[in-house]
Amino acid sequence: MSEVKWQASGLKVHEASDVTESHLELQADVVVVGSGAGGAVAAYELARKGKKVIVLEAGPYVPSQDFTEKFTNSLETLYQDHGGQTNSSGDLLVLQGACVGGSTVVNGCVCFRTPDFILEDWQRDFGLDELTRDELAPYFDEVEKNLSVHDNGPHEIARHGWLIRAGANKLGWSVKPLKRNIRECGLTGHCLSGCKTERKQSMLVTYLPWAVAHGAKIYADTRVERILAEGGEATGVEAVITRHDGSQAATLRVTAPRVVLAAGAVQSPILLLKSGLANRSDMVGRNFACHPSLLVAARYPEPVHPWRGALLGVYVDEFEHPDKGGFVLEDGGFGLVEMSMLAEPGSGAPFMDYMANAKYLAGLVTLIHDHNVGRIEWDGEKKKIDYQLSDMDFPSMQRAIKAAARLHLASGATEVYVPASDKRVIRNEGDIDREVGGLENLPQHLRMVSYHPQGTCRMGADPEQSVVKANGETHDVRGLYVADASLLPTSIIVNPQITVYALATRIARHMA
Ligand SMILES: Cc1cc2nc3c(=O)[nH]c(=O)nc-3n(C[C@H](O)[C@H](O)[C@H](O)COP(=O)(O)OP(=O)(O)OC[C@H]3O[C@@H](n4cnc5c(N)ncnc54)[C@H](O)[C@@H]3O)c2cc1C
Repeated sequence: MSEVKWQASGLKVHEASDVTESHLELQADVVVVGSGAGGAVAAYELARKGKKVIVLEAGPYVPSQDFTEKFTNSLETLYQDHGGQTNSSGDLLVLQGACVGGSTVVNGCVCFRTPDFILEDWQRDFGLDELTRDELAPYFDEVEKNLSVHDNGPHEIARHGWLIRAGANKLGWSVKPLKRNIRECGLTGHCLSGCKTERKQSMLVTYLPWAVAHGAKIYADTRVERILAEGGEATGVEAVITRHDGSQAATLRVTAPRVVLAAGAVQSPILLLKSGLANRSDMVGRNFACHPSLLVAARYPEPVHPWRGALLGVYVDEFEHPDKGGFVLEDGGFGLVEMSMLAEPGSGAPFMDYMANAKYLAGLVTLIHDHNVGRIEWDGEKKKIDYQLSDMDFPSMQRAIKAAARLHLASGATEVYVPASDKRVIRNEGDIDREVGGLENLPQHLRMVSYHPQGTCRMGADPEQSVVKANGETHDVRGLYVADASLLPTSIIVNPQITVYALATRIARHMA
């Protein structure tokens, strides 16, 4: 086998430290706001068609060789609000990347196409007749090829994955290897801290360098504050460039007849609200969904070493369709920091015992098909993520926890920890209904994380009920497009990056 040497490649990016003037004026055919999944793909697709593209990214440029593989450091440097972004009641951590490459730099590499039944809902309920399986298939094919998406091979399934697979087989539940966008995975399990060896095919090492090769310019440390429009047409953006010590380096204005908003499902609606644009429907910021997920950890009799091997190996899709439960379970590795943040084994002595026996733990991540009940608001100074798990969704959360507990027990676990604020440990089948059935849908009761905010600039045919048309252009402002996870009219149950890449490709092709 040939020896492959991996070396961090570097990217040409304008940073605050390069700025010498206090105000910059730039011109482009297209200005792209945000350099994550949607922004990077749109930038590349438009640049390769000869458009002059400028990408503005609020976060810093962190080259891969500076990734530390320490989750606490990564939260500080690569994540929105240094990893502290929560809903207003503080029981949902909303994780998003905030760096060049956006959330794709820190994501878990799991890849799913949008399920067919979700596309059918979108056609039926939102008039998105164009977004059929056949229409989207070529876009999915293309992004999957570009990003080396493949089924995990046996070596990419860590010990926790094999345990879970065996348990699912015992229960007769459908279990499959996850697909991931990674080349020759180093099996370090540090995906959420950024991939130091650039094997993860994030935007940082794929579409962004490809866009730059076609002439796109990327500005890091550059937060867009306002989108500009005149006479119903987009005309550009205003931004502020900020040094890493927090001081302002410069203001920036980009004049462009096309604006692609791809700042993610929290920031994109905030920018529209701040700019007073595209909100005739009053839908901007509404319909926030987020796949609130739980880490259900369990203790096994033999060491599992959940931090060893690839982060995510297999998943159970037995209950994916809403008629069967509306949730999926993904086997997930985790390090000590994630373990202490996401699971809830109690405090004091039980917590010390849990952490002291960390090598015996394995985790299951639950994802549910939540309703779009949340709202992003801007009060003139700060954002508010108004989201509570709804009573409509609580039963599917309970079903997901019960299934995770059953699966852990079938896989050989001796104790399953319910991530609730009162200590709940399941030791046998008989405990499941009592412990999970006894949960209440109260603020602060469950320790939830969202990796997948969505839905706040909803796509749809009806301008009274949606913000954006199926081609990505806002109903109200010509030349103003949205190309990120805020487009998704409903939550999609599964991890959304491939959906965002495919939609952004389609939108950019229509624009070009
Ligand atoms: C920890 C984690 C794990 C995940 N794991 C998976 C996974 O395994 N599989 C999967 O499919 N999905 C996963 N996701 C989700 C996936 O990465 C996102 O759904 C996807 O990246 C969303 O794309 P986006 O373009 O909407 O936003 P992002 O990729 O988040 O990009 C938005 C960018 O816009 C920038 N921005 C924000 N405001 C401004 C502004 N005002 N001006 C300029 N720039 C701005 C942000 O800094 C950010 O870089 C994960 C996410 C996280 C956080």
